[in-house]
Amino acid sequence: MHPDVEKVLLSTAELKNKVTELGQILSRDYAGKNLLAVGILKGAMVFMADLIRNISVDVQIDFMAVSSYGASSKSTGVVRIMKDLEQNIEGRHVLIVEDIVDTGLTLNYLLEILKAREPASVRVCTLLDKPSRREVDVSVNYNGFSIPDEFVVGYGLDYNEKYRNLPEIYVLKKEVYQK
Ligand SMILES: O=P(O)(O)OC[C@H]1O[C@H](OP(=O)(O)OP(=O)(O)O)[C@H](O)[C@@H]1O
Ligand code: HPA
Ligand SMILES: [Mg+2]
Repeated sequence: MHPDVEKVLLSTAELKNKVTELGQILSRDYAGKNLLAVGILKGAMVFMADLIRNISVDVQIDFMAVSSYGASSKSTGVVRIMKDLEQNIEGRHVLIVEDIVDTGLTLNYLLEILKAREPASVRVCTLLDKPSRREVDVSVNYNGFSIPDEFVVGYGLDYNEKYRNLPEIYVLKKEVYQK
């Protein structure tokens, strides 16, 4: 285990099983529909890569990047589009793919701007949810795991751009971010 992590929260086996299950549910729910999965960079890229390989219906992918946290584990509430979609989503069935919903600020903003573009539907699939930290009420349609209020890294999730490459999801040691 990496020396900066305290413990494994979700193992590779648990992640794999959940991603398989989510893929099956999405394949059923989007049967006969033209699905566009929108991964939110950078955290969601590992989850997105695994998730789409478990979706058996036709799915196109695109990505957005928004900045909300910067180099801190606390939200500033400031969300800015750094990279937008490459296509018009009017009439499309859009699925936002996130690694984690924490305060909900990022997702709330994304939902607002994507809904304004008049897609046929917009839903949200997140691997992790930290409901105790919510600051705005956002609806999550598909959730992998509800987790306690601890800072987690790995499987795409970072602290200061580190640890995204770790294969499982871990609780980061407090001394790493409380200085
Ligand atoms: O619910 P919130 O409090 O808004 O937090 C969740 C968001 O924060 C993280 O992204 P971050 O801004 O760290 O970018 P990253 O994906 O590049 O790490 C995470 O990937 C979500 O997008
Ligand atoms: O626990 C977390 N880990 C990584 N990124 C995050 N963004 C919001 N919460 C988290
Ligand atoms: Mg981050």
